[in-house]
Amino acid sequence: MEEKLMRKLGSGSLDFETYFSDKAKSMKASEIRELLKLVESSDVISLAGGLPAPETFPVEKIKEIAQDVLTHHADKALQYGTTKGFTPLRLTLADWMEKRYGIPTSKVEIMMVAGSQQALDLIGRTFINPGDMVVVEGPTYLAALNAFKYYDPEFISIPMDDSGMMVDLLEEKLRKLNAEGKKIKFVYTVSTFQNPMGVTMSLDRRKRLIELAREYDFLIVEDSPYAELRYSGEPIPPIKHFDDEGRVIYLGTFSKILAPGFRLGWIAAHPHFIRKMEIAKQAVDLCANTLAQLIAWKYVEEGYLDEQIPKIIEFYKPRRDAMLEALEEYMPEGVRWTKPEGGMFIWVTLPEGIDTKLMMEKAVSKGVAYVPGEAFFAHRDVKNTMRLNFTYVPEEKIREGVKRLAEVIEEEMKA
Ligand SMILES: Cc1ncc(COP(=O)(O)O)c(CN)c1O
Ligand SMILES: O=C(O)/C=C/CC(=O)O
Repeated sequence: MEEKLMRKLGSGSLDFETYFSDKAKSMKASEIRELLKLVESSDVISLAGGLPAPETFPVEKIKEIAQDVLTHHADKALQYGTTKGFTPLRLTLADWMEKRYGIPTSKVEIMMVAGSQQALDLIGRTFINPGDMVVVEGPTYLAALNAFKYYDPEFISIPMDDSGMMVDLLEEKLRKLNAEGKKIKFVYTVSTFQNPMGVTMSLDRRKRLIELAREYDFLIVEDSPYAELRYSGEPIPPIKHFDDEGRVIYLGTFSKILAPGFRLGWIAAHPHFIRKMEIAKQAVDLCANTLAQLIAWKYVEEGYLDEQIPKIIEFYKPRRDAMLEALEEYMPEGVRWTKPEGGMFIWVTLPEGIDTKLMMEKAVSKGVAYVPGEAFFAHRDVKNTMRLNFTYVPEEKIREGVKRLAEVIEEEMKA
């Protein structure tokens, strides 16, 4: 659409690039967002975007609650709200987090945001000075890298294994930096069912990380959109549960447990940190969507969220199983993948020397799409990986998509 309009308007008399700020000129498009446009055509089986299945959206319940909200609370639901968010929702969420994660309501304040993606930008705006050292997982959520990049940090990428961030390697790095009189600002982790690997940081590593945070005086940003989507294994408390001082800034979202179209997430952190991010948000968007907040408030308060989560799990587990079975059946020797206990993603590692970004065009021509792994690394230095999503397409399409992908990989390995 925009390409057509751009062609129609031509370059015209303006030299558009000259008007952009230096920061705007350095911005890079999100591979995930761009891919969503590319694979809109129906004959491509998209294993790319981390999209919740529309079948899990509680449409009738949302209709019913919206009707009630607009009948009894229209004056609030359609009006500007406070920047921190609708207070009954914030209190309900604090109780919900205490009940589910053992995070005392006395220890945190909640601020509502326009999706946890906005929280990532507010964190960059509030905590990152140019040159600050920010530790991220290698690989990590690429849109977090894009959000933080705008504030010019120095990224330190710590490798991952099947138990999450390799905290012992982080400790080695902290010791070296400390010897040079240097400190890191914060560690960013997707602690449970990580995006893009699907793996979960072990309990021991969570405890060690919070100890290191105290010892080397840094903050932890715990981004947790997937914690509720557990298909097997036992739940592990969030890192925030072990935080006695207020060092952990926890991010939650309704995107995977209600609907991403609400554009509604929350930050749970020490009131001192919330206050500064509230001031930052006042300059960004004044307040989160108030109608969405009142609907979400009723949805949580009246117990519908707790009822819906098991249904979402029941819907996604067979899709995760179907992808793991198909990978086992079709992938050639030498290809490895994670076996996540929850979340939305499986991470595939191909033999060294294969560039999955270059392979993408062939894959799409064969009718399957994935997200090349390069953009999930802060230094874009790993080329032979890819992320697969299993929540969006039905099992039979997952099997067919993995089969097509395996044929592309087999050809690539022979080339
Ligand atoms: C790790 C992570 N953080 C943040 C987000 C953004 O979520 P939201 O829809 O709440 O903005 C996502 C979405 N996929 C994510 O995977
Ligand atoms: O696939 C992802 O990780 C993110 C999904 C949200 C988006 O559509 O950008």
